[in-house]
Amino acid sequence: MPTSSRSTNLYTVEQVRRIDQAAIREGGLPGTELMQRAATAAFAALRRIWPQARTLTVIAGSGNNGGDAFLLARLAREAQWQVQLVALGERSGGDAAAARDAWIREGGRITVADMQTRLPDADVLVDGLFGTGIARAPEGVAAHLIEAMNAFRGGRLALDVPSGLDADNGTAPGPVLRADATVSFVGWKRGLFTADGVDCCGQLELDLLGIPDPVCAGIGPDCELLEAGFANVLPPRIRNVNKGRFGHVLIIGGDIGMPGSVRLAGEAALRVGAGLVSIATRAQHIGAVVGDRPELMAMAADGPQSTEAMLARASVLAVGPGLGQGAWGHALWDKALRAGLPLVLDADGLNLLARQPLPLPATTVLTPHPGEAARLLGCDTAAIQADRFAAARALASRYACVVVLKGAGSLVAAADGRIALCPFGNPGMASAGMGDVLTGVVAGLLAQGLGAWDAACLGTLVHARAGDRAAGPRPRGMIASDLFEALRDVVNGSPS
Ligand SMILES: NC(=O)C1=CN([C@@H]2O[C@H](COP(=O)(O)OP(=O)(O)OC[C@H]3O[C@@H](n4cnc5c(N)ncnc54)[C@H](O)[C@@H]3O)[C@@H](O)[C@H]2O)[C@@H](O)CC1
Ligand SMILES: [K+]
Repeated sequence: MPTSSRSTNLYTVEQVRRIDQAAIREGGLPGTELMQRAATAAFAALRRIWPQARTLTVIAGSGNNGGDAFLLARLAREAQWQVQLVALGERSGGDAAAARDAWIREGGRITVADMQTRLPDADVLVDGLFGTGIARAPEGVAAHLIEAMNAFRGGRLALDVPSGLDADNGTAPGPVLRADATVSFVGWKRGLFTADGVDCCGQLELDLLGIPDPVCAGIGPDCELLEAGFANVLPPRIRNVNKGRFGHVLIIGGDIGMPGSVRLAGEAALRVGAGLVSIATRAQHIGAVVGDRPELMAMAADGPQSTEAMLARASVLAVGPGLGQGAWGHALWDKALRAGLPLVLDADGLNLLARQPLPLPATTVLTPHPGEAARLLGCDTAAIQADRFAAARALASRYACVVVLKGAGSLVAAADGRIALCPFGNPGMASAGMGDVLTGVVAGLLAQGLGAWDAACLGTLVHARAGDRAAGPRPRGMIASDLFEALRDVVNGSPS
């Protein structure tokens, strides 16, 4: 589903380094020229974002990220801005040394930071402490500087990467800058878009530094961004159709006390265009499921025969919402997995798979949150979050299916190593039933004929975009049902 372009490519830090080196070696662009371009791009972005600003506090580390900062400081001084520069350490290495020397040669002053350093007030602060070269959690003076930057009262612009963030995985093992804006260079680093990365970058801009596409050929990308435009990939409907054309989703779950989960998944499947949706649940839940949504069908899953009759009518299964892990849930789960129909597996459907790894149908999408992913991989949640990309790939490969690893910056991974990242969604979606809605959305798209990869990518995107629409500026207190109208808008490509 994603289409490759440099603005939607996500790279590992290693891949960006290889592009830098190729630009220097084959592209005829010396490192100093790249640094100058980075500083120029960042200063232009700064002026665009803070048009009234005239005073600057610049923080420079000892690597090339600091080099970018020294050159930006020069540009600002040349433009008659008042600039104060605070550096970590007495020296800079490589190309950054020349940038530091040029700053000093032209009369620029440097305050070398210590544990007592207080950052001078200014309209905007520029963070050039650490970029992609951060090697460990910041401690001592470096940690003190990051905390001081976070307490700074003006705007905060990060160069390339907010200092303290691991740009590969989006993790922050120590203090990390919370920027208002980040201008990234050469290519998007994948960690800016997932885990802690999504809270640290603020407004994101990318500058390719004029490195031509052929220089990047054959280097990555590692991953692709799902774009808003992908929401329009479902073909427009012809008029001469009937509901049978759009599939029959069977949602299986809703053990005692949990009728809401299947009700939510069922309506979500209808709202993205599934032709028919049935719910197999506990007999006592039927009234609750169809009570205010009579378009759903609901049947008691109370024995092997009734289950088989329901499976025979379905074209896609969604198994797991509220299923429980008791004998009732396990028997249904076992029958459903052996039916071989296109399948979405979520919640207790995943927990049962972790206990008993049955082979999965050829078209299967797993939708774990990090806790479920940890159970499926036999590790802990922290290990999943430490490298979400590796975890998503490992799951897709181990279970030979497509995986949606949920959480900020949801990832979609296929068994061949392909991976896509969804940059949409909001913290209002961290609430009960949102996962059930995603399950229903993906099942509803499978029912309309999309393959596992396309349904997982489009489903993740549509779910997140609907969440953003429904939340508007009020994410707190949003509930899963609030997404239904928005799902219908997004899946029809209605402008927001
Ligand atoms: N030619 C290039 O390679 C280009 C590099 N660019 C910039 O260069 C950056 C990468 O530069 P570098 O690889 O020099 O790395 P950084 O500048 O990100 O940081 C590396 C420096 O910080 C030190 N360091 C790492 N972790 C530390 C910690 N926890 N505590 C204290 N010190 C620590 C290292 O010893 C090294 O001196 C990019 O993010 C980008 O901003 C841009 O100028 C574009 C061109
Ligand atoms: K930085």
